[in-house]
Amino acid sequence: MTAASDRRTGADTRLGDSAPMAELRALRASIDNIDAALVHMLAERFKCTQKVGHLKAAHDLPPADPAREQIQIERLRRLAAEANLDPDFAEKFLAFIVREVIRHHEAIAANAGN
Ligand SMILES: O=C(O)C(=O)C[C@]1(C(=O)O)C=C[C@@H](O)C=C1
Repeated sequence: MTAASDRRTGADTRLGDSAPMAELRALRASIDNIDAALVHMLAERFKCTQKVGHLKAAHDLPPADPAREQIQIERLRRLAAEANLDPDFAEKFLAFIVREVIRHHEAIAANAGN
């Protein structure tokens, strides 16, 4: 199978078989690996949060825990700053994921008749 980074894109038309195109292709191969890792990591995270959702539903706990989220935000912002990643972006990314998790928790609770 052809790797995603080997398929022709708009840049091929402009750069042809040049050194910059080779460099772009190599960078894109790494980006594809990183994106695959992100998908796998997110899948593992959602496996955990699904279990949390069932635990919460079984014990009548609310889907969201703002105090826990505050701790996560502070920790991720600190880690982001250390890693030279924009802390605002890290916070927004976490909020995006947590919003989806809460939606799952709500569905699990509704299914459990809570
Ligand atoms: O730790 C929890 O209580 C969760 O439900 C997990 C999680 C998360 O995705 O990290 C999601 C919702 C909560 O508001 C806080 C954290």
